[in-house]
Amino acid sequence: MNLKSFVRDINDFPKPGIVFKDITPLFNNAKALKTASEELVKLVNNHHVDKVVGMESRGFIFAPMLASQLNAGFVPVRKKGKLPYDTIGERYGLEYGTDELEIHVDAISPGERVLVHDDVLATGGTAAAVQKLIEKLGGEVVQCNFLITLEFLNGRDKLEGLEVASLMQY
Ligand SMILES: O=P(O)(O)OC[C@H]1O[C@H](OP(=O)(O)OP(=O)(O)O)[C@H](O)[C@@H]1O
Ligand SMILES: Nc1ncnc2[nH]cnc12
Repeated sequence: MNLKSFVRDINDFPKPGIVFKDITPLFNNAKALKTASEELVKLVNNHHVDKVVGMESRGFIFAPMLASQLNAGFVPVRKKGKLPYDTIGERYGLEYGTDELEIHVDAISPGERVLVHDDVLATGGTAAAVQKLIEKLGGEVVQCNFLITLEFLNGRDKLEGLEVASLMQY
């Protein structure tokens, strides 16, 4: 199945000059949704995973499914001010702005093996910030797992030494 046929380009969203990869057609199609879910699980290979971290908000769509399939827990990383318990935070820049992400202080225990999942790797700012949060809590990132990597934005350079896997590359 050609999953790329379910991704559409939206010009000048959310800001002029950005070509936004809209993945809602992939979610909308039952077969594409199932195929993408199965293929994302296969990408993880033989890694043992204790926790799957998903980033708000599009990372939340597949991360809990991955966690369930891998017999791991799910950890939400959210934008500043949204998590109710004690948090640590990290400011970061992304393709079209800056923001701050937070994680609960007790979400990951030292030594836990963590899979990071998000829909898109663009400049890598978001994923690098999440790596920092996980490592501050003593976790080890075993793979950064994406639906899409925008290779021309060189996001992999910000994730040096980490395994990066994706279903679709542009
Ligand atoms: O590699 P980067 O340049 O950091 O960009 C990638 C991030 O940008 C998007 O999130 P966004 O902050 O737009 O949030 P959303 O998921 O709530 O739309 C996307 O879902 C990734 O998290
Ligand atoms: N071009 C893009 N399309 C979709 N999500 C993104 N996140 C950052 N850049 C993006």
